[in-house]
Amino acid sequence: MGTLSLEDFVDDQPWGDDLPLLEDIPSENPMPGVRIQRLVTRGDKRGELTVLMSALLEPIAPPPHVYQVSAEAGSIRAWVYHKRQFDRLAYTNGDLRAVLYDLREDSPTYEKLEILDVGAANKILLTIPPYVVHGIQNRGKSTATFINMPTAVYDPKHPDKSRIPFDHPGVPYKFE
Ligand SMILES: Cc1cn([C@H]2C[C@H](O)[C@@H](COP(=O)(O)OP(=O)(O)O[C@H]3O[C@H](C)C(=O)[C@H](O)[C@H]3O)O2)c(=O)[nH]c1=O
Repeated sequence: MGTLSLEDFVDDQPWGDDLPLLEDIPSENPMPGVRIQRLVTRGDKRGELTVLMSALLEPIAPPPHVYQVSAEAGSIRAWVYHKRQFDRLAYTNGDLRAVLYDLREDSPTYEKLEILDVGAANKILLTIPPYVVHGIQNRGKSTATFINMPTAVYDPKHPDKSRIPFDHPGVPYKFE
């Protein structure tokens, strides 16, 4: 048996292409503070790799609390908003619909909706600022997952999340 030394290892090989890690997607009538960025997946015969967030391109608020949510087929998680934190949601699989409703009275998009179909066919990182109401439905036939990397920890003593039921008549969007 030969001996192995740390010198036997070779340097890593970065991707040799010019594809951006994350690319801003313009919206027709953008809600201030909402950001939609395309996630780029690269693969080889072993599988795939998708960068979900990176400070390589620009400074970012570090994510102090990162969690994965699974959504059963047909399930709905809505409506919620945050008073302090920004959500940063990465959608890479499944067939999900994210719906945003702007309830900030001083916003140019006050009472406007933004509907985004996201998941395997549209991999995105979605940033949602405080006071923008949001919800998600898994429209696919199997369980989907997504990752949230909010700008604050979930503090069980003071959760920064306010809710109404998904079928509340005050929101002009009906999940089916
Ligand atoms: C993240 C977290 C949650 N919880 C509790 C709070 C709830 O009672 C329960 C489920 O929380 P969750 O945040 O998963 O549930 P939703 O309110 O449906 O929110 C989810 O769907 C909407 C649309 C999103 O935008 C959120 O990012 C996403 O998390 O776990 C904890 O106790 N600790 C934690 O760290």
